[in-house]
Amino acid sequence: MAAFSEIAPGWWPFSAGTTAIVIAITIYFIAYQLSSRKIDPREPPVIAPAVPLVGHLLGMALLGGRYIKNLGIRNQQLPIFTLPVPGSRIYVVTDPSLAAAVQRASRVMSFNPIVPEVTQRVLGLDDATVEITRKNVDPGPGEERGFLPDIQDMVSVWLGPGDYLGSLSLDAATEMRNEIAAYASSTPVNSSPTDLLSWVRHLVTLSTAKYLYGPQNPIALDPALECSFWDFDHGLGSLLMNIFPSITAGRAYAGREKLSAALLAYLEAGRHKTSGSKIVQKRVDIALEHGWAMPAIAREELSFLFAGIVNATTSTFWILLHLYADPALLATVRREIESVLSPRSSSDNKPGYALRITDLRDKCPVLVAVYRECLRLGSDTYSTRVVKEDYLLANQYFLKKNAVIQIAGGVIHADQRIWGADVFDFNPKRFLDKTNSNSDAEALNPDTGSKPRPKQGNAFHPAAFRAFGGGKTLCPGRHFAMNEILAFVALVVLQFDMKPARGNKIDVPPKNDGVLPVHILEPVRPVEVVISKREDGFAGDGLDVEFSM
Ligand code: HEM
Repeated sequence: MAAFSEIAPGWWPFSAGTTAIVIAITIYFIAYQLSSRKIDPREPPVIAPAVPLVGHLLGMALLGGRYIKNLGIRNQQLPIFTLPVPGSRIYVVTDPSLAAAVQRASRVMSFNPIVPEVTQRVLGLDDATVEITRKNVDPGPGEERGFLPDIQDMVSVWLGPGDYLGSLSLDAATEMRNEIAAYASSTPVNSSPTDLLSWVRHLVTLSTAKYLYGPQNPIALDPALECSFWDFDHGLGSLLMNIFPSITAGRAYAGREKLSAALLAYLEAGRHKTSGSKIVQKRVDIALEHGWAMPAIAREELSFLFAGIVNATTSTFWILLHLYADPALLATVRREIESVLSPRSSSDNKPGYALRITDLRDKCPVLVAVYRECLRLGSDTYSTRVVKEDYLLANQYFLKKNAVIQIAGGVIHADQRIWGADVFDFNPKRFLDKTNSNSDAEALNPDTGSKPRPKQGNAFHPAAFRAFGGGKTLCPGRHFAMNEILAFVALVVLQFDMKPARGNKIDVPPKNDGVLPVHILEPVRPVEVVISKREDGFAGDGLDVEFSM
């Protein structure tokens, strides 16, 4: 300041301190104006960051997915808005019709150009593999196809409706039945408090690893890898930042490296060929055809294991939690499931049952409504794409080449205009057709008055339910996920009771939306319950259910 006073001319009336403040305010004002400027008059309304230039990036780094979600909720009158970031823009879409328009324009807005960079950071892929991944990511008809479109198309077709979906769903349900039976036979009645999410995690992780990679999968051979897997999952955001990941994302990095090494040993021993699922075998073949080396394929398989486990785990957790927190709802869902369970004669005279997984989907409307409501409430997912050329979205909004566009699932799922005034409450009835019943209990009860029916037709805009993303990046595992999750929930609610570990009501905490929403969000605090075998009906050392489709 002294130096400034010396050079200040005699006519300047202000002190050095005042002058510095005036300069700072002027710079802030100019930077703020620059930040709020539109590149083109038709660009979506700009929301300037409170800290010019870098404010939005800081907000995202500090508040995770909650930052953009809160901006979207505060500005819900804007169907799309622009967040200026250094050197680029992020366009945020909060309206289902515009989301559908983005999804339709897949030629100009695509996720694939970002995939090589993202997977390199998250999976630790080497440069040579990333070069392969960059090739022909979005081929037009008749053009040469790269690794990404080949593997995406295969996974979509194989997990789409058809024989393979049926057989993989049966494998998954059978593995889940076996894992749950193993738990039931090892658990004393009135056992100690259990963290519900950890319990579901354990069962889903073991069974998914088995139905995808066979009995000799890495986690079955080394159970400590289960913990490595969840370390990897919980540090994904830090791995994505990629700032000295071995230090800043230490546990996730270590977990990833241990799992990749174990998957490499699995592949090199050829265990995928002898006992892995057909879809895993096909994935490995496609990667080999495109010139991938085995260590990179092992890392890529970690991403498939991840896709298979994480969303199924957290959504199953929320479904069980909401059911056990509401005894009347639980009773209704149990009745629905029991109505599609048929007795089966078994050779050893033990009572056995047959269960068609499709009956859970088609004949248990309240169970399905609970499933969908838990996905809506738990999912703040963003569908992200890069704008490949200057484009006028819906003939109205100018989007700049190389900008990023995100469909904000968390904002759309929190929109009262779509879901009603109780948008933040758990209300599965919103996924059921209105009945002529008077009370909530009646509306959800198949034994009273008119039966609950799944909502028909276009009750909500098709792009408003965002848990599985949409358009070209719509989750290819969605049919399979529904089959396995409903089967898992059916097995649990038929066999077990759950009581709160403390107090007399099971607590349903809010979701933790302060992280990068890469999957259905976890609760802000653990939920402890006491799990016991049901005293009526279906208890025993493992329910003997044979599944069919
Ligand atoms: C309730 C369970 C699930 C939910 C909520 C879910 C949700 C999602 C979402 C939001 C995406 C990204 C969509 C986008 O970017 O727009 C996705 C991608 C994906 N999901 Fe799922 N998923 C579930 C279960 C599964 C399962 C069980 C599998 C496989 C066994 C699976 C396989 C995949 C794959 C392979 C992708 C990447 C697709 C690509 O890159 O083209 N998902 N999922």
